[in-house]
Amino acid sequence: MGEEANCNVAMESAAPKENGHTTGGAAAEAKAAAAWAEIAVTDAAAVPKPTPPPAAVAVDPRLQGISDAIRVVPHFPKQGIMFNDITPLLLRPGVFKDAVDIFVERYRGMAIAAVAGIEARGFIFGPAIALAIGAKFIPLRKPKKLPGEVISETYVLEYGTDCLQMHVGAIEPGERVLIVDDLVATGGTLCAAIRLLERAGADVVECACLIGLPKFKDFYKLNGKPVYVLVESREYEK
Ligand SMILES: O=P(O)(O)OC[C@H]1O[C@H](OP(=O)(O)OP(=O)(O)O)[C@H](O)[C@@H]1O
Ligand SMILES: Nc1ncnc2[nH]cnc12
Repeated sequence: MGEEANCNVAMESAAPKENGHTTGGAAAEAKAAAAWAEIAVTDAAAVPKPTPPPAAVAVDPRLQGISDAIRVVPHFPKQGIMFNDITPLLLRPGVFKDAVDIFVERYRGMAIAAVAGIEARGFIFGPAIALAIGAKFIPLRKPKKLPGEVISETYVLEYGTDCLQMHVGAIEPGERVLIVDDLVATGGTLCAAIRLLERAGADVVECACLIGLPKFKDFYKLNGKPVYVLVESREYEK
């Protein structure tokens, strides 16, 4: 599997920032269209500029509730990081369900054999999506958690470095896989997950995250795989 690639980010549209997160909702109509971003990331030495959005697309009213339920905590876990906390969303079952449902609506019927969730927060959303679309769930874990034979990938985070591991044999060559996490910042974690799965022969269809940090989107390094994001993060405390 490959080198990390620079990428081209092509969002479906820009969206309004009412409470900080970029979301849909009724107010979206005036300013922008899509509450979610489908971000196509290409391998690229010669990366074209992002293409302008096509015509406005329909806005999903559930996205405003999802955005509202995410808390931004300044300077956690260290100075300068605006931490996007999904735990308030988890306390609201209707909103939690909305988030899962949106992903399920997108991925149902796409012949996805496996959902790979990234530890830890990908474990919150991944299994629910997997069960709903009839796929198996594969945990991609931090080091020294899995008891069997593993393959590993290291990566760089917004605030440190880390490593992901997967059990050998969890995926069959050629199986279509969706990767799920709560948030994409630099894309380093997703990139490591893609590399890990592709080394095992998986066909990675897409990465799905609740939240995207817009300040990084021009720098995603995701080996040509698309990332589907429900809301963009705000950069200030609500
Ligand atoms: O796009 P990136 O820059 O790679 O960052 C995104 C990753 O960072 C967070 O996890 P974290 O590593 O903090 O681990 P945790 O879920 O175990 O807290 C988040 O849940 C993503 O997995
Ligand atoms: N700003 C952020 N909030 C929550 N999780 C993160 N992972 C990387 N950056 C993050």
